[in-house]
Amino acid sequence: MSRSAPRELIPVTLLTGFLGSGKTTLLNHLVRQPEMADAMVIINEFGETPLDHMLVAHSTENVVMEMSSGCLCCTIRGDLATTLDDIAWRFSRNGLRQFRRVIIETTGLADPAPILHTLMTHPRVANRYRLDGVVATLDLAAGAHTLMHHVEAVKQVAMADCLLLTKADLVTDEQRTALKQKLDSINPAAQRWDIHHGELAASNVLDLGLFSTTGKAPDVARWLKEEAYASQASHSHHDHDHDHDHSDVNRHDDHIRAFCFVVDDPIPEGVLEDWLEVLMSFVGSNILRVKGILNIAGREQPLVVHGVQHIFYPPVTLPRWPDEDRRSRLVFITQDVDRKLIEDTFHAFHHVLPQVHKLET
Ligand SMILES: Nc1nc2c(ncn2[C@@H]2O[C@H](COP(=O)(O)OP(=O)(O)OP(=O)(O)O)[C@@H](O)[C@H]2O)c(=O)[nH]1
Repeated sequence: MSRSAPRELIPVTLLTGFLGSGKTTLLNHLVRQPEMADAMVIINEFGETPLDHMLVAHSTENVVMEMSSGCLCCTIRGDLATTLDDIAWRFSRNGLRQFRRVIIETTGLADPAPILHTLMTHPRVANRYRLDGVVATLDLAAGAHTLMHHVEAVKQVAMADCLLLTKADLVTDEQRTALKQKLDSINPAAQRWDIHHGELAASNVLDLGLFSTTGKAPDVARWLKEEAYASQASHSHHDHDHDHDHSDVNRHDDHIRAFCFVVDDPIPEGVLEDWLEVLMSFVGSNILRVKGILNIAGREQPLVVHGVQHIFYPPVTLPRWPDEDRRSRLVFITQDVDRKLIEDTFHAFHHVLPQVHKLET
């Protein structure tokens, strides 16, 4: 069920964010920094004029670029796979690859999920690359309106490991606080940075995954950040019961739930597999992101899992538990799936399945 830690895979950062939210402005700053000297940047421009490409291309000499001519999230997933496959040998000298990480900038309207699926499942991609993190820009001034009217923007924010709140110079403290409260219910655990005109240290958006390029031990607490979901749970329920304007069907962000599901006792492996399989087959497309550390019955070491919608990375066995806490913890960000459904289906499997197995043997 598991494989060794994928340290040797090339880390990929997905830079997403709604139209005009500041992705290119940010990228122009990032590519000048030494941490990005060995990065390959893939820019996806949708339309005739590759403007973003020109902007970044004029700003630096140490970044190599590939252009794609369709929208990454729908028509050209195959092209992304081909590009990622090609660059590994096209940008090699004397058998040595000339880059050690990849940054993919999506179009403003991209749904990150299909792009992540390509990274996770395409045979020629998944065995060479791994997702390092999803970075999403959100315009502080226009963000509230964008989240209310564009489901793509909500998904970008919900799936992010790191949120960059741009155009901080254009908002009042009240506007900033209101948007941050909204983000608390959509994605409470993502790291957040306010940025002005794209200025940010590259180190803030690199090495966001569980496995770093520097060989450091996995920092599960930083990766999972379960406490952010715990404090959020009661808050979002309160919102749901009393504060929503139910007449406004365009409020996409109200459909997003973020919570942590905890199981005290070790989980039988069969229960876990069957539960996840059934859960994913019924509501997989509504599970935007799930990450977890699991205590599997009969195993000393913890298993970490990471999924986007119905697709999971192969689980990885960690050498040891990060601390004394041996409970299984799964954090979910879902769309129109509430915590109760997750809990009820788990408990149904947990109570029924062992008896079925007993009857079968
Ligand atoms: N005032 C202000 N303007 C900004 C800031 N960051 C970006 N902008 C401006 O916002 C506009 C859009 O920025 P881009 O970086 O092109 O945004 P983008 O996300 O790449 O846009 P698309 O490629 O169209 O999706 C540009 O005119 C930027 O100069 C900021 O912090 N403050």
